[in-house]
Amino acid sequence: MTVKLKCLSHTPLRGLNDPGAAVVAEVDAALAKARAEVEAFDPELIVIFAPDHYNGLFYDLMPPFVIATAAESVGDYLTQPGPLSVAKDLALELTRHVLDSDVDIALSHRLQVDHGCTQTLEELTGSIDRYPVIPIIINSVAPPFAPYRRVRKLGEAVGRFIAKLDKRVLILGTGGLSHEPPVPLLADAPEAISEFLIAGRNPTPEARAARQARTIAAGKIYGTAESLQTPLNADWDLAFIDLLVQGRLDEIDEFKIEEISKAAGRSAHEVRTWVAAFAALAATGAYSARQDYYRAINEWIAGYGVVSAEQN
Ligand SMILES: O=C(O)CCC(=O)/C=C/C=C(\O)C(=O)O
Ligand SMILES: [Fe+2]
Repeated sequence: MTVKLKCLSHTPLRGLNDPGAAVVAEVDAALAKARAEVEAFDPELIVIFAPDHYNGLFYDLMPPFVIATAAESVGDYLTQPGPLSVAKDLALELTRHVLDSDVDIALSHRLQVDHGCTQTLEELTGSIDRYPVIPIIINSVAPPFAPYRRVRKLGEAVGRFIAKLDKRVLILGTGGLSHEPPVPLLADAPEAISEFLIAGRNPTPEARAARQARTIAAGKIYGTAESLQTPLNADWDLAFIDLLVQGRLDEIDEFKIEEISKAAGRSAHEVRTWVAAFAALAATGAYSARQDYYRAINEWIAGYGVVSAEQN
């Protein structure tokens, strides 16, 4: 087994509310480098930890963690629609392994995934179906959340499974860092919003366009006095990246959900995917990591980072 890791932010607003050309070029260069590294590694399997933003998972049955044996991209926010190349049998084997490791996880034989999963796949591999993949969705957007220590345990269980495979495996984490897009909350939601959050699967094109328009409008004022959303927090982001790079993963068990929401925004919990990814890598052996890129980008509502790691 050979394992490499990449964790990066995603943004619904790429191509819809871009920052200046210089920043876009800087991010494009960071992604091109990451993509070239993936191409050279030529993974035989990708394990991707990703969030969902009320496209595949709703409060009619909201699992903390899900492994998919089949997944279809909904194609939101300019991402590619259609099926992913899910490694079905391995995904099922992984599910058994995780359950046997005393971590409860849900299983889906037909999961819809959104830009939170597919944007990173496209950016790093050129498409959503280039390599065999196992999608693992970690609830990062729909409270209540499993504690961070539990996310680390999930990652460790997945890592022990990867360690037994005779394959080149790329572990991906996608989301974060600090940010707060206008994702509605169930608590105190008006009837129409709560109905959507509970059972809003397969929205009409008009409903999807309205969602996207709201996010674009939020991006236009994010980081200004006009915005009601928690702003980006570069200090928090860089401290979190340092913790991962320095291998201080045990400190994550003490992370407090409410404190993170206040300091870095409600969607900063997407870093749970990075936590699981690093815990998985660490379970395969000692690692070296580096920060490839970081910039707080208000137009994209994203503390935007790219981090790489590999076994020593
Ligand atoms: O219904 C919607 O589209 C709500 C907005 C939304 O899903 C935004 C997602 C934002 C991110 O993925 C992000 O900033 O990480
Ligand atoms: Fe997201």
